[in-house]
This record gives sequence, structure tokens and C-alpha cells, in this order.
Amino acid sequence: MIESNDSPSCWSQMRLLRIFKGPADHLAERLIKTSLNGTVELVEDANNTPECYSPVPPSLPDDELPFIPASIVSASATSGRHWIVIDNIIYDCTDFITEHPGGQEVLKPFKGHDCSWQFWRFHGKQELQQARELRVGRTSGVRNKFKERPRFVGLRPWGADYL
Ligand code: HEM
Repeated sequence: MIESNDSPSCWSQMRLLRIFKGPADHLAERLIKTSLNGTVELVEDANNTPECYSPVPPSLPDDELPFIPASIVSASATSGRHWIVIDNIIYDCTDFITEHPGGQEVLKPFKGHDCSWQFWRFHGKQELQQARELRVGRTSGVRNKFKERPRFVGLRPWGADYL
């Protein structure tokens, strides 16, 4: 909920406002509904598509990245942008995918999806640091298509007694 300066008279009043959130080059136009008590509520993002976002400066902390709803991230799967999500941070791999040392094929199934556990299977913090310049935003609730398999396979079943 965002406080408004004026006192709009009814719910039916619909206005298009600009919300200045995140870095200046990441402004998005959003549709706002005003209420009786003078507050305005975000109803729906207008004009909010993956193409609206571009990578942010590496110096920007993760919690200051623009928040991009999971619905927009999922919609990116059918867009021209190759977004992937690692630990709720969105990386634009559109150009990087052809440069990825592990090849393009491994990144393709994750367009518009979370791939956190898969990333951590093959990389460490150093690779995540390299990905910093690809960050476009932060998100929450984006699905990973694949269930994580157990990391370690024991040499014998639980409870087995071979001694
Ligand atoms: C923005 C995200 C990513 C970045 C910046 C990145 C970066 C890299 C880098 C730098 C390497 C070379 C590592 C080395 O030579 O030791 C690599 C290799 C690799 N990456 Fe990624 N990667 C990303 C996402 C992913 C994802 C999501 C997957 C899997 C689903 C993946 C799978 C692999 C594989 C299989 C290799 C080869 C590993 C090997 O040869 O040992 N990568 N990646």
C-alpha cells in the first residue's frame, strides 16, 4: 500500500502514476487504484514486460534491485529475453548464453524459471560473482521445474548393519 498526497473520492478513480522505485533507469509505469481513505493500491503492472528491464550496475546491492513479480518472470519464458533465477535474483542470460563455458544447452530449459540448485551443483560463489553484471531484478516464488535429487548417495541403506 502506498500513501497518496491528495484525497481521492472513490474506488472507481483509476489513475496511471509513475512510481519511482529502484534505480532511475528502471522506472515502470504502473496502474494504481485509489481508495476512500486516501491510499492508493497497486492493482496491476501496466507496460511491465521483460523488455522493460536491463541489467543494473554490479555495485547495486541485491536488496535494492527492482522487484519483478513471478508472473513477469514466468512470462519471460515466451519473450525474447533469456532470464533465469538463482536464489530469487533474476539474471538476463540473453547474450551470455552463447558465452557460457558450460554450453547453451544446459541453460535453455531454465528460461523463465528458477535454477538455483542446478547452479550450485556446478558452480561456487566465484561464478555467482561473475553473474553479477547480468542481474536485472529480484523476485519471489518462481518455480524450479525439477525436483532436487539427494546430493550424497550413501554406500549402504539407512539402518543397514554390515559390521
Ligand atoms: C548466470 C549464470 C551462470 C554463470 C555466470 C555461469 C558461469 C559458468 C562458468 C564461469 C563456468 C566455467 C567454470 C569452470 O571452468 O570451472 C561454467 C561452467 C558450467 N556451467 Fe555455468 N554458469 C551459469 C549458469 C549455469 C546453470 C544454470 C547451469 C546448469 C543448469 C550451468 C551449468 C554449467 C556446467 C555443466 C558447466 C561445466 C562444468 C564443468 O565443466 O565442470 N551453469 N559456468
